[in-house]
Amino acid sequence: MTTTTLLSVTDLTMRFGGLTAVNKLSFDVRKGDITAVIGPNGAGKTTVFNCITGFYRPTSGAITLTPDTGVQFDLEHMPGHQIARTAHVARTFQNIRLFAGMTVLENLLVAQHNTLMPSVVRGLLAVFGLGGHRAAERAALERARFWLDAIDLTARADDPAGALPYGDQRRLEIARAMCTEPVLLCLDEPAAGLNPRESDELATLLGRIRDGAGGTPGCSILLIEHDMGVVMRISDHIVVLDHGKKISDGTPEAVRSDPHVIAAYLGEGDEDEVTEETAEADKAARGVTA
Ligand SMILES: Nc1ncnc2c1ncn2[C@@H]1O[C@H](COP(=O)(O)OP(=O)(O)OP(=O)(O)O)[C@@H](O)[C@H]1O
Repeated sequence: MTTTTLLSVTDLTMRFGGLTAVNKLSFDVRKGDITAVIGPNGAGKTTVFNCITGFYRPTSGAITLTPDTGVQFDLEHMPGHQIARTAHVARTFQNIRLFAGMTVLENLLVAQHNTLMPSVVRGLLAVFGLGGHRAAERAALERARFWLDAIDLTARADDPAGALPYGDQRRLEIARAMCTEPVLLCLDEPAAGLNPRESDELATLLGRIRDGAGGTPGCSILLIEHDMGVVMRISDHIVVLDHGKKISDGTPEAVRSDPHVIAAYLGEGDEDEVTEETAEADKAARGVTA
């Protein structure tokens, strides 16, 4: 039986000593959607991500992944490496974690070591004319080249990843995650530090990933993002947290006009230092020209 819900978070609670970072949080991620988790600083967004991807073991609650394969995964009991490898949930981090000294192409091949490692065994078999090592290598290379093309970096395949402009590095990280063929892609602030043109390229890429670029199956996306221009433009569904609790959940239009959300963000505005530079960057990200 197939369901339209890919990920179901139910009554998720995460405590650090006396601090409740996430408090009985429930929400769903539908298949084929871009779902954004937003909220003021310290609202609990990264903690939710860390619970979903196995970096933290939740204090209580359930996190259930139901891909079309029919196998259901209870992520709250699984270690991070199994969530990535068996449940096919991929993630990126707030800070870039590429192998800066490796080439762009090598970064995409390294991501596929899970499929290539067993092929080392197959390589031994190949010596005796029995295995499919070369086929696995060829498939990995094809996948890497496909995602290189999708992020417009084919011409820079042999350059060190660390030499790329910041926005290209961000998209390379996403391409690297896509090389693992995830069913759910979790992105932690993918637009952070991007200029308006780079934010546009990111939004286009995420749309293509969701819809299934070039014959690939579409991939659901869960993202944390502070850039409201990007969030409102690309999200199908938004979950808003404040002080570890859900305060709103719905379409961008519904969330944008929700008084609880407006109040939460107005409260945060007092703490943020708004400089002329950040204001201009924010305006540009929102597409405000005057
Ligand atoms: N490992 C930890 N140990 C103790 N407290 C933590 C830990 N991780 C997060 N917290 C606390 O939990 C609360 C939620 O933090 P979290 O990083 O999840 O918020 P956030 O919404 O992602 O914030 P930001 O937008 O600033 O990244 C904060 O009060 C934070 O200090």
